[in-house]
Amino acid sequence: MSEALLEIRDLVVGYGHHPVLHGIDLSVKEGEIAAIIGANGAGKTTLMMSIFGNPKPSSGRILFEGRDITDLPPHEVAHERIAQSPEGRRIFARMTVLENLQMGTLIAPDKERYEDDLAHVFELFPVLKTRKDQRAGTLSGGEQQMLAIARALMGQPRLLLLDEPSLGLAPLITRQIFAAIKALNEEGLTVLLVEQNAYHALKLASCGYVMVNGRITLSGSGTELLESDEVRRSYLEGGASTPSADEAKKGGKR
Ligand SMILES: Nc1ncnc2c1ncn2[C@@H]1O[C@H](COP(=O)(O)OP(=O)(O)OP(=O)(O)O)[C@@H](O)[C@H]1O
Repeated sequence: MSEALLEIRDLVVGYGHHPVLHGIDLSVKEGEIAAIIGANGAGKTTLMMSIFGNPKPSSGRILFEGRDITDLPPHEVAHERIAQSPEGRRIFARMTVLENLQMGTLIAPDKERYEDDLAHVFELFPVLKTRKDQRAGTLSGGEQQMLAIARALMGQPRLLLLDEPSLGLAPLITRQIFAAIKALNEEGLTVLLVEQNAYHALKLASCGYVMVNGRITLSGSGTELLESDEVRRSYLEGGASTPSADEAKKGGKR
């Protein structure tokens, strides 16, 4: 029996005959935020998607609360109370904000909690309440990201998978999104976060993994990774992940 909520063991995944992940081991403990950082094409999205069975791993195991979920179809993974906010958000553009949120409740185990859950996501992202009758496709990128996270939360997940929540967002919106993730985690939600924005992700995470070409090359606490030479050299110096001058002056506090 494992103490991890999510445990991935020696996972090999590819597309057709093209291998992408070459034996990934990682675990996410209940109540923590774990972050996977890595460059474009490292395989981060593939890992997130393979947790939902698409693409299917060719070997290795995925355990959730010690149960083997490797071969479950995507809807059954969702019923395990694993929710995702995928890369690109994939909101329903023609539906309103409220209808998108209602779609998220389909897998919620406790339907009686609907009003409370709705109030909770509106408290977390007040702009969604203001825009609840607006078509989701007309929201800004940041608002769409908030909606994607809120929709995932409406399913009452125990584990939230977030793929690049800061992608394409302005620094201020990125900070709001990361503050919301922190607040959710403080309420007890376990989060697995994939990010190119290494600085923000590792500041937030209790545990981090560096992925290079489909392999985990380094792991440790968020602080350890932020201080490691490999992370500083490859993911922090001069790149998009570097904190702004203001943040650096404030010692990186959000
Ligand atoms: N549907 C697919 N069919 C074939 N190859 C794919 C597919 N999706 C991704 N790949 C390939 O798998 C590799 C890993 O891609 P993946 O999207 O998982 O990386 P990533 O780390 O999430 O990068 P990014 O941050 O750019 O999304 C890349 O070489 C990519 O071209």
